Amino acid sequence: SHGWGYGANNGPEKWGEDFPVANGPRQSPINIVPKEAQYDSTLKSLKLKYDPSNANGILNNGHSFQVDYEDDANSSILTGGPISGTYRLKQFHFHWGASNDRGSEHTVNGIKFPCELHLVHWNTKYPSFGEAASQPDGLAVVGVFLKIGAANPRLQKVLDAFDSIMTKGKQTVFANFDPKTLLPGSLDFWTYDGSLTTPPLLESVSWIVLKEPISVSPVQMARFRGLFFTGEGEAPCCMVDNYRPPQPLKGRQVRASFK
Ligand SMILES: NS(=O)(=O)c1c(F)cccc1F
Ligand SMILES: [Zn+2]
Repeated sequence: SHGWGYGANNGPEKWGEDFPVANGPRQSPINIVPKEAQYDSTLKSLKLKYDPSNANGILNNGHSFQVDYEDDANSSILTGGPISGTYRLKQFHFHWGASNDRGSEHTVNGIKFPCELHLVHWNTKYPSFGEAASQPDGLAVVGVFLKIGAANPRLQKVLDAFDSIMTKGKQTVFANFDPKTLLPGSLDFWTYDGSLTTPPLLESVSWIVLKEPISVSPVQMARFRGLFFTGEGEAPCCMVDNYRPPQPLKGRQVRASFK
């Protein structure tokens, strides 16, 4: 049977057939309307403490590519912001478009960015990522928009690994990388209760979307689009447009950490 993906026959409009939560009350992503976000002075500042040596490998999983982190200790963690307790970094990955006019999952006033970075963390009150992913307060994902501009030197090491992970299932060592270097200068954020943006679409994510984007050049974006959804030896299908469009807000509140 064909698994989920981003094509006409297995894409976001079809996910509800296998994953009915796709039409649930707290689905992600959403369109963020800054003027409708409520400033919340009780939100703490985001605290991200990452140990570069926790970086393990980089993998093409057939939907995106992800950099996986060692998560058997509290050495790469997220605290503060809207969350209570300590959340461990599990992986980061990206979503992007076939052209620079689309690719992000969250949008701001209906504006799509060409790419969006997700740093996925799980609540250490649960024994594992898998356990946490099924809990309403199990995950916290930091989303960062990428906008077209000057080449971003911080992305270079990630881009340089692409030749080793061109097709689905390929992975390679990826050591000594601090994802903090991918963050913008300001940690101002919007936050709301949501879900995974890929199947199984579990409604377990506290979303923390940074207001300030980081830059990516057209040449760098073209390199993302050189990856393949498909495995070696299959008819090649470029890894592009691997984003879910915004979902209904269904009465949820979006809070802002800034005025
Ligand atoms: N896109 S997302 O950040 O919601 C996400 C996760 F959090 C976890 C696994 C896959 C995935 F895609
Ligand atoms: Zn994601």
